[in-house]
Amino acid sequence: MSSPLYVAIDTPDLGKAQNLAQQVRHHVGGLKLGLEFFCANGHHGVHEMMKFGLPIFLDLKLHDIPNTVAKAVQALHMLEPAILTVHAAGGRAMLEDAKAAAGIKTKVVAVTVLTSLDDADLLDIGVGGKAEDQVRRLADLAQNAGLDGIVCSGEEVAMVKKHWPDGFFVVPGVRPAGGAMGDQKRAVTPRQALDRGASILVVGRPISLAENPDLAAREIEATL
Ligand SMILES: O=C(O)c1cc(=O)[nH]c(=O)n1[C@@H]1O[C@H](COP(=O)(O)O)[C@@H](O)[C@H]1O
Repeated sequence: MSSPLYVAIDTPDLGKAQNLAQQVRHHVGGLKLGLEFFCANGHHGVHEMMKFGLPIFLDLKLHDIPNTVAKAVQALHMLEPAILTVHAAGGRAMLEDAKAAAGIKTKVVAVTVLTSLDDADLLDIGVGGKAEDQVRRLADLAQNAGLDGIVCSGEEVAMVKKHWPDGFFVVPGVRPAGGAMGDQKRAVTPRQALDRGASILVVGRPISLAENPDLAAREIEATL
């Protein structure tokens, strides 16, 4: 079985991205490429990263009107990413159209509440109540829209999985015990995230900023 650990390759520099992937390729289950990478390197960069033979998670967090998102998803068809993100807050029609526009090889997952936000941040953007209530609401929306799964923190994944047993759950904001939180606010350890029902874990800086990224990935893998 392939590792549930996906490494977030957050850099605009293709050479650095290739170097990181080369170091960790035997200890991760996939490569997550995000906005930083895609804005700088586009389709060409993704094709280069596909050469490592690992599944590609294209994390573009699309969020616009349904027509625009559907056309953007269509424009990504040739890349056939294993996983693609959209924002659940785009609403039901946007989610349905994104799913319909994706190729059958791509799991479309909806970002619920970013792991960098806590209850106070949600209040600032007009969402009262707790992060977990908002995650539950958006998870229901994504499920009803026919998506494959959601992105949420390890604090909510068990609760969501109870209502969506066959959902695909991406958990970022994962930190080894005692690791630096950075801008993450709702973080759990890799082991906790898996025990609570994560399908895959996304880990960036704890690996990419480590003196020895390969060792860092192996140490995380050993806890799983
Ligand atoms: O969709 C994501 O992957 C994502 C959603 C979320 O709520 N929080 C979150 O941190 N992420 C991504 O997960 C990665 C986390 O990176 P680190 O905090 O460095 O481990 C980054 O690439 C984020 O873009």
